[in-house]
Amino acid sequence: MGPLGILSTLEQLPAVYSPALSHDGTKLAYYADFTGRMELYVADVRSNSAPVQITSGELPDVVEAPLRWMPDGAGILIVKRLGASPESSAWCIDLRTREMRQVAEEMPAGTPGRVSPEGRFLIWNAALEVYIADIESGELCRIGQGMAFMQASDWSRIGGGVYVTASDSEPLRNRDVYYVQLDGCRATAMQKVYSSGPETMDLSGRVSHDGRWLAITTRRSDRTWAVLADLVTGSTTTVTGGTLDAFPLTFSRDGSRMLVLEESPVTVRLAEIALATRRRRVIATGKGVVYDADYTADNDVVYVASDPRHAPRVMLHDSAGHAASALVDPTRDVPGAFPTVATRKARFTSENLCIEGLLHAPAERAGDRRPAVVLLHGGPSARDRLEWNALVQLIVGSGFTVLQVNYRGSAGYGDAFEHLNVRDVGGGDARDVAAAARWLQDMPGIDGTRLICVGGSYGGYLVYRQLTRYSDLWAAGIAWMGITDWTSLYYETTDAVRLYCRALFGGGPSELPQMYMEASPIHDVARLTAPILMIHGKNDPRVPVTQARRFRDRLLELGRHNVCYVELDEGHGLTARAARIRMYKKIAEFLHSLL
Ligand SMILES: CSCC[C@H](NC=O)C(=O)N[C@@H](C)C(=O)O
Repeated sequence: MGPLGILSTLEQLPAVYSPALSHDGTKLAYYADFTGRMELYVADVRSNSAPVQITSGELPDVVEAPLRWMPDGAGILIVKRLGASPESSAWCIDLRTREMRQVAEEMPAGTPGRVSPEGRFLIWNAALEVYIADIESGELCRIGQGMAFMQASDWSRIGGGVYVTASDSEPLRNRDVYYVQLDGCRATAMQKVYSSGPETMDLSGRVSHDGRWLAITTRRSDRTWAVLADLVTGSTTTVTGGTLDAFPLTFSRDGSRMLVLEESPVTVRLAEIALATRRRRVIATGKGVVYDADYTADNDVVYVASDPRHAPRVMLHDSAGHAASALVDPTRDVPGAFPTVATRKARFTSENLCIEGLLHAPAERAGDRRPAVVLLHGGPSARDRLEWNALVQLIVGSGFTVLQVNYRGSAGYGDAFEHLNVRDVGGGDARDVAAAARWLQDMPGIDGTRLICVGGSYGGYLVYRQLTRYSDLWAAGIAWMGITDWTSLYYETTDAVRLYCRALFGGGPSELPQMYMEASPIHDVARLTAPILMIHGKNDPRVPVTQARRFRDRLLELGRHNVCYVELDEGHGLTARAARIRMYKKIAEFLHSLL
């Protein structure tokens, strides 16, 4: 199938968001746009019967926050954004009558947490602030003023308070777990529950159904562990070991077992730990990425996973039969197929570093020398993993080999690797991308004269960097939401990204003007001669559209006619399906023009 076929398949591929089991583990709720609109669905997990559509057009088109079950299973809390404002309102849908009742309004930008066991209060996690909303009166109380509260994770089953992650130091490097006692939605007292030491990350998680255990994620000595706090005795124990980073998720209903995610740099798998013996069992979820999991009423496991060939699916793992079946599979009813992407890990050397990537190849044709795309993630501390990527499908389906590169600065390879880009923005990381291009040039079956550099956000920045500083390597480039000028970005972006820039550069542009200038492709724009497709969101608060407009204007002043420029009615992420498809179409057309 060519790019047009893949585009139409992508256009029809339903999106499924925020699957969540009811508190008693019998029902699965999720958002999906099977009908072309985003609606809420509920399915019975035991019978695996057809899901019931609960809403009919009442939801916003773009889901901005996960849904939450009311503890009695009679209702579901959903969040709506108020127009263009960052504020939200929370609504409860009665599953029997389908009535929607507003339960809280004018909540600051944030994410809903769990509803309290008796169904009266809702945790609301905003940036560095935690609120408790009274669902009956609509009152909203901020808890923990004077400290940076990162998030509240769950409710005590015994004391009526919440467990939170908080930081008592700047710049938030040390995080500990606290218990906050509540009277209604107001905090009355607070005590530290767990700290593994100074400058460590201890993050509060779920409470077991019987209220005895609290799951804690601890990051220290470059590793992530699952810790179990006994809320009755106050003791804590580390329950994971081995070589993989482990993230505790949730407890079985009888409190005897716990699910953990085990991460390698490019995969995430699911394991179960017997709490009494600490015996660990890996649940066969396939080679890909598991995002979330929970126990059903029958102690089977529902999990969400994807791999390069399958978009995220909700799967049911039958613990007795050790077999998995799909509860929700967006690809199941989509006519046509995606190209069979043969994916393998790739490793190459850049200076003294071993850089890992993922190589996706189209079907081979004898005597064929294929063009290739180097596809770059953002962050910069994100990473590419063995998971579903619609763009990879599109580009491979267009006849290109794709190499994703976890350049220095990517997460998953240890703290030292992740910080190698500090005070070296566009330095070593850009050399890693150039090394990736040279590695591809030496590969049999690749046409080294037709390499295209593609990426978004920080990945878009690296595209601009490559086309200006390593122009001999590239036949073309595609950048979306990319940074072209770090100095103006610093003054025009959000507070959070400004802080991030300070950490990345080691200060602001007034202290380090040369470093900010050196890192900015706008000052090298004259070196760019290859065809380029620039895409940017008009409403991007993180990397404002002026970054793209100024760069395009300079290219046009220089008489470059091979600039294709597109603005989307979007922010930093591509949340609306229509915008995503429009971007994919532009990319497919551009790539086709290079063949
Ligand atoms: C310093 S790059 C700013 C944009 C970036 N997005 C994509 O790469 C970003 O928001 N990065 C950080 C702050 C993040 O991903 O959280």
